[in-house]
Amino acid sequence: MTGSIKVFYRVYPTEETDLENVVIDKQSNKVLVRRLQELAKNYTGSKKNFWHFQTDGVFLEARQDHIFEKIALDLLNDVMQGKTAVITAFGQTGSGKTFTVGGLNFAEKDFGLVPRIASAVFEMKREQPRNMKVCIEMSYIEFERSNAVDLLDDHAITHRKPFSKVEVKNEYQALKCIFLGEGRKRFNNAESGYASNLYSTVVTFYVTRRDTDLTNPTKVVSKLHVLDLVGNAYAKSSATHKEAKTIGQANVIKSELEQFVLCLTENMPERIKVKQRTNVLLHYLDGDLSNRHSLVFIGHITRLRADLLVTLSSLRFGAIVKGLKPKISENPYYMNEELELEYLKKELKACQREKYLDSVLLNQNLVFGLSSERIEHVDRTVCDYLNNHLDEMKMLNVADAKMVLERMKYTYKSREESIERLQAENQQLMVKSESSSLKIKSSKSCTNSSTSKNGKKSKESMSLKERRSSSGTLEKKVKIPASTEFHVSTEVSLTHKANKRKSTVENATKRSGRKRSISNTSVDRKDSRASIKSSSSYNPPLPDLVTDNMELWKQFTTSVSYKNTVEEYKFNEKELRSQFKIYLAEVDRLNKLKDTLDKCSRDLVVAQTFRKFNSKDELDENGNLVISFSEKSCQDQLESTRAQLLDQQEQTLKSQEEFKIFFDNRQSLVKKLHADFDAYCAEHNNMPCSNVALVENDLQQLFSMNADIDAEKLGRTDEELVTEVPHLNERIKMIKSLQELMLNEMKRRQYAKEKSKIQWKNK
Ligand SMILES: Nc1ncnc2c1ncn2[C@@H]1O[C@H](COP(=O)(O)OP(=O)(O)OP(=O)(O)O)[C@@H](O)[C@H]1O
Repeated sequence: MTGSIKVFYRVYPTEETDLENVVIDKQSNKVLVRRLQELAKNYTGSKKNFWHFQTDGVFLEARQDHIFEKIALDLLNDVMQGKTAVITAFGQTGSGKTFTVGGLNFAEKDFGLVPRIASAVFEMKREQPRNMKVCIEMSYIEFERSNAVDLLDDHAITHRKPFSKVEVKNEYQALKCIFLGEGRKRFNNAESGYASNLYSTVVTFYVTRRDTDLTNPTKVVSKLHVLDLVGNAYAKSSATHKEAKTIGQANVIKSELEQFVLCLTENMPERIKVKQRTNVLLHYLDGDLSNRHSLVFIGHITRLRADLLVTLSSLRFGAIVKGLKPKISENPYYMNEELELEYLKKELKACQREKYLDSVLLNQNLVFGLSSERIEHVDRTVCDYLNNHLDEMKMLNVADAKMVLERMKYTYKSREESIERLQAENQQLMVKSESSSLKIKSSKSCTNSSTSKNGKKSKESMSLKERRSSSGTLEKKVKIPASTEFHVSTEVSLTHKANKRKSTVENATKRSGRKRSISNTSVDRKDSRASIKSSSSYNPPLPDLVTDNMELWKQFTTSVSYKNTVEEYKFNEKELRSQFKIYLAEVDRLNKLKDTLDKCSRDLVVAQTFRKFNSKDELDENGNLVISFSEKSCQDQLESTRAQLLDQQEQTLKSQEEFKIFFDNRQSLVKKLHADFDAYCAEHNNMPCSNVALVENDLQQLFSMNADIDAEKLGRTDEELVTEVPHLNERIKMIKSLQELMLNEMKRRQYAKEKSKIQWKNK
């Protein structure tokens, strides 16, 4: 139906039998109308000639659901995909336009297009892909020739613009809007027994689709207008439900619409603009009533002889519309600014978090907050290590790495300094001895001494170098650039860490009851170094490669290796988060203990000061100072807090280490995905062109999606779920209550109108 223009006709059911003047050819979708001249009293000819009108379908005694399926269903599907459409019911007064569009006075099976659309739109919304957020809004406006009345606004202020839009979250809310609006419409209290509309009305469904896929943050707004044009007729026809004045106005509107369509047919943009300015309905529809969109016209005709002239007029209007050539329209895509903003906010948050994690992991305060005893202990360990008394792996706790490296540097430097000092002294001695010996000899001995000096130096250096090489690549470790500082700390006690990681991951796997291959999750040291290299030498793809990448990325995400890694990543992320929480709790406890320690020290000082000021120092038999009870208890308290603090420090370092293991694991999994994707690109594109953003965005999205699912499961806060429309009996009750609402609204309006009339008369 996209970009199409269709004209259908619905024939009013009648019991009369004299119907040969309007013939319906269902096979060829034609309506034939007898030439009026031949029906004149003075016509003497015997021939029966007919006007032929080609249509896109004629509904004769058709059911409401059939009309909805034939006309609105495909159109609505298009609207949900971002296309705009207009359905217009036109025809003479009393021919069934409001019945086709609304039918709200009847049982649900006889509901017309609008309530059916309201139900279907939410069904379609539910079927949308997860990344597509769809928002439905509605408006219901009544149009006089130069004014508009907002029927969803209780005060119904007459104005031109802006027209209010009401967001509807479910079918019930949408139906409520429709019934309320219907109750507020102005109608003629015709004796014929039905409410004949005085003005044209338009129900508009606004569909806003926001793609929450961060790689494609677009927003599309489409509209579906359903117009119920005021019934036109000639005053002398059988349609006598309205006053001549109202009928006259209706005819003017119909002829304006006709002229507008003619302007569209002849493509006269200036005239189109003028028409839109002078007619508020056309102004409201703006560019939507144009051949760029899907337009469906439903003409309502009768077959009665008395209505023949109006029927002919309606058919002619349809013929004009059919002359309008459809244009294919592009979907108007806008950048989803809200989503973009949300995305940037997320990015910012992620950066802040990363920064925070960095600072936590480097943990300057914790390391430098260590006691002097601990620093001494570390120094001793470093000396033992440098003297080959201690194995590297046993030497230290991973978390102390930075501290140890600092101390190591310091010790190393001081040793080198002392060596240099010794060498300088040696040199001085040599110079002295040289000056006392023969010149020739001295030059020789000088050479020898320098050789021996160099020899000594090299020996010294060698011994250090040997030690270094025998106990690990210290030099390398110290020289690792600042950007990989975090990895430096993790590399020092590698085997220990790898073992620990294995066991932690194993434990974690056992805890969650999931089987997982540990070899995959444990990070190989070499791999991790290699991946650091590869990530540092990573060049982002050129912009024109991104489209290719996107395609490849889509294919890649369905591959087995990707899915396995993502599963692993998810699991690791879960563990990482819980471990991070634990770590934060430990840090919190540590800080509290530090505060307590400070407090204990202050208490002790106060107790000691108090003793000193209030009594002279007393000594016991052994000559020891007798301290007060409060002082004693403060001291005990201080000691025990100190012990607790030390334990807590250990505990915090342990949890930090565990957290780092999962953190490392995450990095390596992301790198693994990059590498896999690189390989995939190389295989399918003959060149490695991985897009880091694709990998990261995808993982990020994975987690935001999970969060949504969780929220749904836990909270079920979505209004749509809460106010879901009930079924069967409940549904009948709901419809009845809505119909009551509509009738009450009608009565209320009628009463207000009568009252204002009386007031005006009394004035
Ligand atoms: N196809 C139909 N089947 C049964 N009843 C119908 C049908 N079409 C119209 N009617 C009935 O005819 C009456 C007039 O219909 P409706 O109000 O829809 O006409 P209308 O074209 O909207 O008139 P107006 O322009 O005066 O508002 C209503 O009582 C309606 O229920």
